[in-house]
Amino acid sequence: MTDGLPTTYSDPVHIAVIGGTGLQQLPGYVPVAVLNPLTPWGHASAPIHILKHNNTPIAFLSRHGEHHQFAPHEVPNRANIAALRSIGVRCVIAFSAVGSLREEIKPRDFVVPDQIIDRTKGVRPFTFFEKGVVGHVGFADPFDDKLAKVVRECGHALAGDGVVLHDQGTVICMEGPQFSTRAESNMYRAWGGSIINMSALPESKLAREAEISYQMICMATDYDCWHSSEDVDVEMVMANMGANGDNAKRLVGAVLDELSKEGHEALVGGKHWEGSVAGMLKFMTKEKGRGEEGAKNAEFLFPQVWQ
Ligand SMILES: CSC[C@H]1O[C@H](OP(=O)(O)O)[C@H](O)[C@@H]1O
Ligand SMILES: Nc1ncnc2[nH]cnc12
Repeated sequence: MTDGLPTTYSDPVHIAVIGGTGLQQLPGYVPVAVLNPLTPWGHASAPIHILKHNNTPIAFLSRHGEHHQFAPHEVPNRANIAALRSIGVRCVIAFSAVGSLREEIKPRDFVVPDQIIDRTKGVRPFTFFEKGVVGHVGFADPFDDKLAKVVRECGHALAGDGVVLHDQGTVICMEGPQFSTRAESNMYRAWGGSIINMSALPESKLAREAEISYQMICMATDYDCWHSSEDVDVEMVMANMGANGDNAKRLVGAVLDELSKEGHEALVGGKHWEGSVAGMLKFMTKEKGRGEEGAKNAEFLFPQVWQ
């Protein structure tokens, strides 16, 4: 037992929310269990809280840990995604605090991005497939369009509550943990970047490798440094996140409301990704060349993969 709650949950949990900076919990939900599965990549960044929403179980995971102790490059992304998959998750709504690279994306606005530019530096483990198991997944559209549609509709329905939501955007995922220089910030604008964070990658790549439907919801917490002579700082990010936290929770709540309705079972069950990766793994590396450790790791994600 953790906090007096059961540490097992017998039913599969299909939907998860990954909370980012300023969204370390989802208050107002009834927790029914706390899970901490061990994966081949270690434990997730925090115990996974199972919450009940309209009778649908939802998993909540705090990306930077319960106390925000993991820097962006230290987040155990493989353990996070593998742990979620192991409890049944096939659909992830990932929340992120971002800097704005566009005048029209104002601090406290929400963005449902549709593209990513990778500016991480290769220091984060970025794939499940290695050690004698080779796998290549398509990543042309890094987010899930079907899930994005639901998020966009929910966001627009909250316009009366002061939720401003931009339907598209390219997120620049930088390494950090330091913020950008002004030259970099201007370069990202010239590249067509809309917003910037430090966590879209490899989280979204790993979700794709794990056949999980994944959409990030971003909230602008600042104009990145291209905008003024002022520097971005953490106080600014946290202040805007705090001030607009209610809207963030309202938006997440509306998305969960919608996803837990009848008619979305195939989407939240990730049916449109099912078999896409496991099938490819099986024929990619021939059995003779398959590494024992890599094969066992892949089996953790896809238990029947080699049968
Ligand atoms: C505290 S500012 C930088 C930090 O905020 C964002 O976190 P998250 O994406 O988890 O909400 C950004 O990606 C950086 O990690
Ligand atoms: N300006 C910024 N750059 C990178 N990550 C951020 N997260 C929030 N604001 C950010």
